[in-house]
Amino acid sequence: MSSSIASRVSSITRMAAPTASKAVGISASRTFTSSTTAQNKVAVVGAAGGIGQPMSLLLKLSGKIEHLSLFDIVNTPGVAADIGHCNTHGKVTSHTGPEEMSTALDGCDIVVIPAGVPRKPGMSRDDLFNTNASIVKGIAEQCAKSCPKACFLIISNPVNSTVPIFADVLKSAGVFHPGKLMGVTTLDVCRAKTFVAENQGMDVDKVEVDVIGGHAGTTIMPLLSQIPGAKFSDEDIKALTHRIQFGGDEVVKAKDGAGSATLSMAHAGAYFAGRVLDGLDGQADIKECTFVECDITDAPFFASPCTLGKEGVSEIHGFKNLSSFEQALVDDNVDSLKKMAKKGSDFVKNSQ
Ligand SMILES: NC(=O)C1=CN([C@@H]2O[C@H](COP(=O)(O)OP(=O)(O)OC[C@H]3O[C@@H](n4cnc5c(N)ncnc54)[C@H](O)[C@@H]3O)[C@@H](O)[C@H]2O)C=CC1
Ligand SMILES: O=C([O-])CC(=O)C(=O)O
Repeated sequence: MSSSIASRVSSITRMAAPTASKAVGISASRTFTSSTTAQNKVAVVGAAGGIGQPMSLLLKLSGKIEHLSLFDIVNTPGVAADIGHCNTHGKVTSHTGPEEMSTALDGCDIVVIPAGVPRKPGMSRDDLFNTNASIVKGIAEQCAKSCPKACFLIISNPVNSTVPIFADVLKSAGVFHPGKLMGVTTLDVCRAKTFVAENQGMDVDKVEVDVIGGHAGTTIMPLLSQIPGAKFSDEDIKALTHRIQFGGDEVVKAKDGAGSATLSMAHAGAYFAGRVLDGLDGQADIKECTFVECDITDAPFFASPCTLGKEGVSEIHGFKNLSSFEQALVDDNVDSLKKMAKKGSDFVKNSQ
């Protein structure tokens, strides 16, 4: 199955190169490394958190970002001052609290969002809905005003519901671009590559695994049958699939009340943002799995390999040639994905 959304996004013109940052000299916001003209601007919303801090560091170290704009409701100045001392390309600005949010977001090409509470042992990602739904809705409302043409990369859980929330807020504001809203499922791919490489004795740098579906429990569906050069027993397929699906729980349990995955997520988020940036910059053949609005199943949002281009997602590749094990997973999980998306949409509807 394949679905091109190029036509749907073709009318969206990517913003002209943003102008030089206005943050210098603004007393409410602070700039920590001065630079010349900004060519791109990336914001991290939730920058002072467990994911936000190391992810912002990795983004700064990438050297790909001219203006890294760090926003949180608390503690942003310290994080930005600290990261801003790294001698890599690009400037870092700090923005704290609702009154500084529009400056943080203004003119962004990409907004990466790890804002919200993490799980504790015994909780599901859906148990975070009551707190994180309103956080994500508020952020989406501000993004719709300040940077409607940006790509939005949603990390906050439950992704299967927070992405639909974000979409509905952008739709209400008339600024939704389907190719520019992506749920970040990269950590599932990172885990799949790591566990498969261990199991098969392969070089982890060379393993490619597509993970489709969503980002919660059994909605995470790794396509192990399609890995070039890999051979698994039926038991291995079941055990590996389960470990990839519940990798988040493994970390939550090991952290024993101190939160969920932060460091591996920082790596996954910075990597994915870098790939989106490469696509925006016009590099060819950038393909990553991500959770987007699409019609490849009955669920309104579904993760699958996507080509990233100058307008965000330019092609959704979907899936084909599934093993019977994988097809059964898809058949069993589309309903849950529909329900979780509806829960997000209902939340937006009922809070208007
Ligand atoms: N998509 C994925 O694969 C993964 C998602 N997550 C999710 O990411 C989220 C963040 O996790 P952690 O960083 O560990 O949590 P954390 O509690 O350490 O950090 C969250 C940060 O968000 C900030 N925040 C809260 N409300 C905000 C708002 N309205 N605007 C801006 N910032 C706000 C907090 O001040 C805090 O600094 C959680 O929902 C977690 O479940 C975590 C791991 C993987
Ligand atoms: O498990 C969690 O709550 C955090 C998460 O999404 C992950 O690690 O995949």
